[in-house]
Amino acid sequence: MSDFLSANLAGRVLFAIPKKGRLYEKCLELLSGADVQFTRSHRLDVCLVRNHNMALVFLPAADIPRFVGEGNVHFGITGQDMVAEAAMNELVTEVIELGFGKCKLQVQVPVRSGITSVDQLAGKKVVTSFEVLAGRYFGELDTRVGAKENTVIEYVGGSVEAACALGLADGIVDLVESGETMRAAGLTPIETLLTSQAVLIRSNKPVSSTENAELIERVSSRIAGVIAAGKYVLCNYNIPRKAVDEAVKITPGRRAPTVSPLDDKEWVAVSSMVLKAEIADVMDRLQSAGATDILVVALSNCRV
Ligand SMILES: Nc1ncnc2c1ncn2[C@@H]1O[C@H](COP(=O)(O)OP(=O)(O)OP(=O)(O)O)[C@@H](O)[C@H]1O
Ligand SMILES: O=P(O)(O)OC[C@H]1O[C@H](OP(=O)(O)OP(=O)(O)O)[C@H](O)[C@@H]1O
Ligand SMILES: [Mg+2]
Repeated sequence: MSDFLSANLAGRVLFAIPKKGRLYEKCLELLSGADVQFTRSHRLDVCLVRNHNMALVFLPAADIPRFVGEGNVHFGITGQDMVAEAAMNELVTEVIELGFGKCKLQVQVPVRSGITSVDQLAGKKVVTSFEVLAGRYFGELDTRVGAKENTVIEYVGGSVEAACALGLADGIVDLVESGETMRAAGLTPIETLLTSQAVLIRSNKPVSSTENAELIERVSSRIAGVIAAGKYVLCNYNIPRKAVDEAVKITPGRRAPTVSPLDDKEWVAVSSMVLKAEIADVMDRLQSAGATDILVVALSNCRV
């Protein structure tokens, strides 16, 4: 690290971001939505934030839970799977589920192996990048089925799905999202160890100054706002006053909908936040209830 950087890091809040891979682009979007301004110099994994007393530390997603848990950085973004694999659940607090990087950690076997239950893998060989979680899972399984020999867990850093085809393993434990990689390798899932998504985590170690604790809070709540803005839309409509009670049940909002009078005494205008995933159904129901001029507005940011 340059002398300039190390001299300027002192006293700053440190925020860990995955340096590449699946979560990277989404993290940059979040930082931009939270107005965390920085310029990442080529190949440099630490950079100062221009508009806050903060620095970003770009790290492998797998290392972030330990850095946060041990208090080397104050907070960070990584996968729930990484927190569990690093056995850091007790040392970090999950602040926000971020809704991306969704996947499952599954035990997979070759379709042609005829294996249908994990019990059949006891005493055999399993290849994975999740040696802690897989080790714990198969350790318990070996005990439960009284396996003569322990299941062998072997670590590989990536391309785990190739292991069975190469004759290196009887089964694997790896992440599945669309299932495309698994199917292409002729594998099928027989058990799910956990489901995961990206999360904002913070260290359970105390923060040295009130200013820094406040900054962590502020940036976290900005990120929560960006995430909420992606989940919700604003739904505005007009409805006859006599039907407003029914309409309000359809769009209860987060706290309560805003109901405003219109020039026409028989009618009111309603404005309410609605989950994006439910908006089509909500619009159908509002229309049946007599609502007109139903407008749905995307949110670019919000604070909830
Ligand atoms: N296919 C996927 N779909 C959704 N989320 C995923 C997927 N693969 C991984 N993730 C999530 O992203 C996190 C980081 O995985 P990623 O693959 O980006 O890291 P990596 O394997 O260290 O990097 P790379 O694959 O570039 O070598 C995982 O811990 C998991 O939470
Ligand atoms: O179900 P899918 O949508 O196919 O995604 C699953 C794949 O994604 C991840 O691999 P990645 O691309 O990160 O490569 P890696 O194995 O080198 O980490 C994961 O390890 C699986 O291989
Ligand atoms: Mg990967």
